[in-house]
Order: sequence, then C-alpha cells, then structure tokens
Amino acid sequence: MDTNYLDLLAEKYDCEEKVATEIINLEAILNLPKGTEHFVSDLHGESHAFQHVLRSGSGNVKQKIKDLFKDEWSQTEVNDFATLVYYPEEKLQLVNESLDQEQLFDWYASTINRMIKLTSFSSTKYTRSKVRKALPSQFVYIIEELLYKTDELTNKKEYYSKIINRMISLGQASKLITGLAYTIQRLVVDHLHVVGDIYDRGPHPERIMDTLMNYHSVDIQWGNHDVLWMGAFAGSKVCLANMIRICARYNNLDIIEDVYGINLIPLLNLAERYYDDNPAFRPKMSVNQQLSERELLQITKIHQAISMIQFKLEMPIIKRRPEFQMKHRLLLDKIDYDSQTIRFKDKVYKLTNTCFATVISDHPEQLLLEEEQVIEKLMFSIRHSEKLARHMNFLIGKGSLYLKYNGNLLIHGCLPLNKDGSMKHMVIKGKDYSGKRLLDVFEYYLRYSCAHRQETDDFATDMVWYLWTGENSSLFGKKDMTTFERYFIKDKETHAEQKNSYYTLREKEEVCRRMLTEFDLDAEEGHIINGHTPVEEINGENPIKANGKMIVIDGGFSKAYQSKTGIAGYTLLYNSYGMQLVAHQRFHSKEDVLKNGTDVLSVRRLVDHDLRRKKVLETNIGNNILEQIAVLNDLLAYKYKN
Ligand SMILES: O=P(O)(O)OC[C@H]1O[C@](O)(COP(=O)(O)O)[C@@H](O)[C@@H]1O
Ligand SMILES: [Mn+2]
Repeated sequence: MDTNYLDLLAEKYDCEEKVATEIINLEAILNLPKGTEHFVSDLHGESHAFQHVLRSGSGNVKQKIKDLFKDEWSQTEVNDFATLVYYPEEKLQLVNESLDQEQLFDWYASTINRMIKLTSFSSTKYTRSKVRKALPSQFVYIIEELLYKTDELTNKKEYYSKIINRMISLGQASKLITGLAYTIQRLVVDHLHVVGDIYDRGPHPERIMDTLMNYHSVDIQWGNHDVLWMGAFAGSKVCLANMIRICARYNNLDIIEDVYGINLIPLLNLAERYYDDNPAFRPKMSVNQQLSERELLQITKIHQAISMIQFKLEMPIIKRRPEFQMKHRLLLDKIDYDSQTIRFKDKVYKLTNTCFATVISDHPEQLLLEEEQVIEKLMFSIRHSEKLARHMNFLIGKGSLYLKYNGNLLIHGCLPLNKDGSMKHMVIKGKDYSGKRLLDVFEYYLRYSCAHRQETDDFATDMVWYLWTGENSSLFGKKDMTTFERYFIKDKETHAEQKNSYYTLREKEEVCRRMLTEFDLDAEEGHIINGHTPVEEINGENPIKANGKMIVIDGGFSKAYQSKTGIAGYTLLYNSYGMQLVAHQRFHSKEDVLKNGTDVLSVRRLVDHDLRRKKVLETNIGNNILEQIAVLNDLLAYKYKN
C-alpha cells in the first residue's frame, strides 16, 4: 500500500481508537441484511405513475404497514395510513379540513405514534447512522428520542408523551408527520435502478429527472430514447431532429419549448411556409388532451418539417460511415418524385401523404438554406439550455449502457445475437467487436461525444445516432427503424421492424447463462434484467423467462402501449429474501388514491426465493466495504502497531 495514501488517511483517523471503531462499524454493516433494490423501466415521461410506484415502493410501504398492524387494523385503516405515507401533504390537508381542533390534536398524537412505530419497523435493516441521514434534519434529535425509547414503562413514559404533545401545541405536528412519511418512503427502498427510457411519448420526463436527481440512491441504464436526447445534447443534428419529431408526434412540444426553453419559432416559420394539413402527421393524443384546430394544424406542419429534415440528415451519415452498413436506408434518392413512388426492396410502392416540398429531387439530402438555419438555431438553443444540461449531465453521470450489480446484469435492450446464439460482431474503425466489448466501445463513443459537444459530425457523434437506430445497437435491437415507411407507405408489411434473434433466444436458459458468463457474472446466481420491449401479458407472454434467468420489466408505463400489454407497468423488488415481480394496474390519479384510499392494485410474483437471508457482505456494497476494511487494517499496522 502506498504510504502517502496512508499518511493522508491518518489525518482523518488520527488515533488508533478511531481506526478500530471504523473497522468494527464496517464489519457490523457486512452482517446486516441486504437492502431492498427497486427496478423500474420504460417510464416514458409518465411522471404521475412513476411517483406513485416510487412513493409506495411498489407495494412495499403497504406490506410493512400490514406486517406491523395486521392484528389491529381493518383494510380501510391500512389504506388510509398508506395514503398518508405516500402523499403526506395532500392527505394532511384533507384531514385538517374534516376534523375540529380537539379531534385534530388527538389524530396528530396517535398518527405521530404510528409513524414512529412504522419508521422504527422499516429501519431494522440499517445502522443508526444511516437512519439518521434519512430523518428530516430539523427533527433528528426529537425523532431519535422517540425511536430509541428507553425505560418507557417506568420513568420516562410521561417524558415521551410530553414531547409529542409539545410538538403538536407548537404547531409542528404536520411537518413532523410529513418528514416521517418521506423517511419511511426512503427506508423501504435502499436503491433504485432505472433500466432505461425515461424520455419520449409521455408528458413529463423532466419531472422524473428532477425526482431522480433528489433520490437518495439511484443508477440508470440508458434506453434508446434517453440516448436520443443525449445525442441531441452531444451535438448530433439528426438526433435533435428525431427528438423534436417524436415530441411533435405525441403532442409534447411544450417539453421542448417551455421546459427546456428551446426556441421553436424558426421551425414553426419554416413549417408554415412549406407544409399543410396531412393526416399522417397529426399528433397522437391521449383522451384528456385537447387542441384547437389551429394548434393541431401547427403541430402537424412542424411534425412534417422536422421529419423531412431528419430524413435528409440521415443520408450523409449513412454515406460517410460504411461500417454502419445502412446503405439500404438511403430512401429519399429511391423516390420518383413525379409519380410519387419509391423503389424499395425490389418493389415499387405508391407513396401517400407525402410532403416533399423542400426536397431537391436531384440532391435529396440537401437541406434548403432555411432548413439549415433552423437546425443551427435549434442546436444553439440546445447548447444554451441550462436545464437540459443539468438533466443530461445527471444522465451521463449516473448512467451506463449496462450495469453489473449484485450478480445481475441490467440492460435496457439486448446483447445483439446471431440466429445460432453466437454474439453478433461489428467492425468499428477496422477492429472487430462483439458481446461485452462491443457494448464497452459503444459506451466509450457515447461518453466521448458528450464530452466534446462542439464536434457535430465526428465519428463519436454519428455513433450516438447509430445507437438509436443501428442494427447492432444493444439499445435498438431491431434490424431497421421503419419511420419513413410508416409515414408514407400504406402496405403494413413494410412497417414491420424485425427484432434481433436475442428476443427469441432469451427464452432459453442456456443462452442467458452464456450471456451472464460473457459479462463475468455467475450464471448460477445471476439474472438478466431487461426493459425496452413491452411484455404482451394480454396475449399470455410471461415476463419471467428462461427458468427465471431473464426478467423483462417493460410492462407499459407508457399509456400509448397499455393496450398492447394489458397492464400498466412492471417493477421488480430484490430484498434479502429474493426477487419479486410486481405487475401494476392502471394508475388513474393521485386524487383518486387520496379520495378513495384505494391503491393501484398490484400483483406480486415470486421470481426467486432464497432460504437463507442475503447479507450486505454478499453485495457490491459489501465488496467495497471489504476493500475499505483492508485499507484500514493496513493503516492500523503502518501507523499504530509498530
Ligand atoms: O410508436 P411510435 O411512436 O411510432 O414509435 C415506434 C418506434 O419506437 C421504437 O419502437 C423504439 O421505441 P421503444 O424503445 O419504446 O420500443 C422504434 O423501434 C419504432 O420505430
Ligand atoms: Mn426502449
């Protein structure tokens, strides 16, 4: 061990007793049960449903309430109390309005007692110091007194009730209850994994990002939609065009304009000039969204303008990057603009709903000067959006393309495979990559591009677009993205997006074991956790595959996909006893939960059950602690024992 390092450490641990105390502390933590991990994926901007899943710990809060009070309480009382823990501010408001002063004081007293009991019950897996960090800081001293009661039956009984009564009479009760509710939420889940796709389709990805940024412990495995936004942030014009196209398609342009402050006026002016109404480009809307005729027309025009810019921008990239092998995706030059047909896969198709007013038929990839200016201005806005930078930097910092965590492999899309189950290869800059190494090189370019945002047409930036749409991308996992066909060709056959063999082969245990081994994980113990493809439970598809080795948790948080899945999202919980998959029913609204006390019905399914409780020692954190202990032992020997 480097003695300079030990000398530095000795400044913090400046006597033998301090080192010994820390070693004992860390060793004790190793023997605590492993904390609960919570996995979510494919949130797609659905911030309300996500908030509910997070606040309820996918049913964990209610489970704790039931375990603790099951003999004393009715189901209604359980529901009522759970609602208070999920949404303390709103629930307190309702209680306040329904009780008189005296009733309210009684209610506060009993509720504080119950909250303290539940906090204590939820904190049994943690050290006191960790619990302290989870407590509302302004009340730490008082809550600790109440949590770690001594001598309650004899000398101190009155003392404890005095504390609570004074808190109430001093007008602090609701703040204390609110603080404890958030503490409980935090204690029931130790760590959150977001297995990709925070962005696109739904209305509030930014609220999800803000929530994640304030969350106590989280990591993110990027999804293809997240990477699209990162690509725009990193300077990719084609990613930027795609991102705006999707927002227009789902009537979410206010995310771009109001939330991230990107000026859409130049794009609107272009759109007004060249485009008209077009049924293929009207935005998809949920039932509660409403637009005036004028707004609808405006979005339809913007949608066309940005789509055409996107199609044009794809062409030079395909041409300058032969290793992407995407020549067959050069489409604008296969169009006969007089007859409005396209020669495509040896067939000629009639094009419908076309909007080619800005296309120069001999040079279809060429942007008009106005289009060029629009994209430049959009890029300028993106570069200067402080909020976008904050969110993207967080995504980059907390995220990765895949993650090995406590023996499991977390990955949004797939590991690209050939039909025979072997890993798909890709040659990048003359070198051959496959499997884990391919993903590592993808991640390298993505990070490079984000770190060099001023470079817009370099290899790394083009690679980010490839991750969104390329055949070998572990995030896309399909052969071609048929956006053009779905807008302009009627024949549905051309719309199909052929999935990588991974999606059939992942049903096989032996294939999953091989993939775990590829990532140096123990195939016996590990699982692969995927998002990305909505599990069609409605058609009998099982999210738990390959004898439990593969778990797919895209259950359709995205409203647009719920008719496909039949449910409203899966989440996964992994506590010290094993893994449980939770299937959520549709979340209507917070108001609904508050009014009716009814939670979203969620059904739990066992994935794995360990007879022996897993300890921190057997986790990633356990490994880190072991390393810290080794260093402290070195310090002890070097500084204090010779
Ligand atoms: O349903 P939409 O909005 O047309 O999007 C379809 C596109 O989204 C994708 O499915 C990718 O999004 P997902 O990661 O959510 O599957 C593409 O393969 C497809 O072209
Ligand atoms: Mn996805």
